[in-house]
Amino acid sequence: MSALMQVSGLTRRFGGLVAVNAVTLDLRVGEVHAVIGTNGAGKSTLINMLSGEIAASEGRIVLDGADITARPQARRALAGVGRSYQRTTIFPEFTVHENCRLAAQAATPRPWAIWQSARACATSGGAADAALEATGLTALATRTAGTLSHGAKRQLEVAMCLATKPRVLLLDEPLAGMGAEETERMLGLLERLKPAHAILLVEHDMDAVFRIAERITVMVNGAVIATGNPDEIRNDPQVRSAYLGEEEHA
Ligand SMILES: Nc1ncnc2c1ncn2[C@@H]1O[C@H](COP(=O)(O)OP(=O)(O)OP(=O)(O)O)[C@@H](O)[C@H]1O
Repeated sequence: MSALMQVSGLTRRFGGLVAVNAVTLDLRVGEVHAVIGTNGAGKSTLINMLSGEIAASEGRIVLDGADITARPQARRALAGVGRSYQRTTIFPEFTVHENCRLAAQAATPRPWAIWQSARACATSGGAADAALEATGLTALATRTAGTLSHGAKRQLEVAMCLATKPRVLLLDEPLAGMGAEETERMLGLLERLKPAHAILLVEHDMDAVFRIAERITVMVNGAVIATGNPDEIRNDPQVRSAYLGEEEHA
């Protein structure tokens, strides 16, 4: 199957610092492609370039055959690129369902169609329902988002991302701060989302990464030092010395 998103030679400089250095990778529907690396390796900068939050200094991002490198974030979102953040970005005073509905509305702004607001509301309400169903949050739909557990908040963030109907999911540390049970729930969710999405996962939880990812890209100082399936990465001598260090994942 051909890649839904193809990234080639993607580079970002901040002054004299090369935060991301000529990164090339593919995202395919049905696969979780994890990007791992030590703090400051350039993972968030890479996600920010893919989502359109920051511009690339060099390189190309192709989505479904179309070059989207120069497209602003809103147009990428419309084209099917969704992301979640490291920090919780929910509106704590709104309900779980309202958070999803707002995310859906923000993804399809129609400022000229004020008279269609009821219909737009029905459309975004439906997208919110579907996102809650997919993430297993339906039973919490009327809960005030701020009262959710940490794990449920992170699930809600993924639901908000899904409400925008993305084909590519860019997930920035979705397991951060989670306990064992919450981690299992999130991994179950990612497994369910896999068949219909191309997923890029930036994550520090190595056990989770090696369990869920079909492919893993390892970054050091902005550059890719290895890409492969979990077995290849586990056994790559360069990866073991540069990144996995003393940790054994055999
Ligand atoms: N806006 C910015 N201006 C200047 N330097 C930046 C900026 N954003 C990131 N950097 C630098 O780019 C490098 C890569 O940072 P980035 O946040 O992408 O790494 P990371 O792999 O996501 O790290 P972490 O795992 O800690 O989140 C770091 O040296 C960082 O200090």
